[in-house]
Amino acid sequence: MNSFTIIESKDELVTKLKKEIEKRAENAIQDHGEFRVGLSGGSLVEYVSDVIRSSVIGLTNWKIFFCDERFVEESERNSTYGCYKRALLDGQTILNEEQFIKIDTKLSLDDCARDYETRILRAFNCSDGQMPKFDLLILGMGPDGHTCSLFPEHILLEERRRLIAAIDDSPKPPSERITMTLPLINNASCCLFVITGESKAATIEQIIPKSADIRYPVQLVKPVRGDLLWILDADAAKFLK
Ligand SMILES: O=C1O[C@H](COP(=O)(O)O)[C@@H](O)[C@H](O)[C@H]1O
Repeated sequence: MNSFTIIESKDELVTKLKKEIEKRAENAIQDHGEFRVGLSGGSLVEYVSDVIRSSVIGLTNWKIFFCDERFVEESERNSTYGCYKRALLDGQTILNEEQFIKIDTKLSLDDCARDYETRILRAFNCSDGQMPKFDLLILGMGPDGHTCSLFPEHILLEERRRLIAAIDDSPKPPSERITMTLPLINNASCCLFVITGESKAATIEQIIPKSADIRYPVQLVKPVRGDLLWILDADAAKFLK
């Protein structure tokens, strides 16, 4: 299923996002006992945190991963885990730290990527060669069309073997990051883009409706056996007819 929604206000966005997350969480918990969700950073942290704080379904059965992460200490402003931690842990919700599968920044960048891949495989109880299938990946997009830490014209867009990779030349600071790669992303049951703000409007105009011309990493997100959903706010959608 592919779907596309334009919303008018932040409240409407949080309501729509909550509905979608709860539907996926309920189905996943019924099917395999837990909800495995990948979160992105940047502007999404606020919306996703609002949803989680609003007594969302089945929270004790969630396992939370990161679609990408900045290679910085969690106390730093730029750390995606750090942002969610400050918004959701320490008694603010019933979530606990063990539910987050996060990177280890004490390792070198490359070891950290390998270690994160191993942590994910372990969390999914994957046997040799088995690919984890996320119930939901919540993805953002930068004005340059990047998603996760997959940037335009970057060699990582061609990665076919690794599920998680390190990047040390991110054009958007910080330069060192860890990211899911396209094979892992496209194996998810659902990829949900949440895109807000005027700075994204020109890129959105070029990719929706579906364009044959592939210029942006977001266009390479095509779940093989899963759904692709888009939630845009009116600013991001302002050039769409
Ligand atoms: O650097 C990143 O950017 C993208 C987009 O962020 P936004 O603030 O423009 O919404 C984000 O999805 C990604 O997780 C993050 O690391």
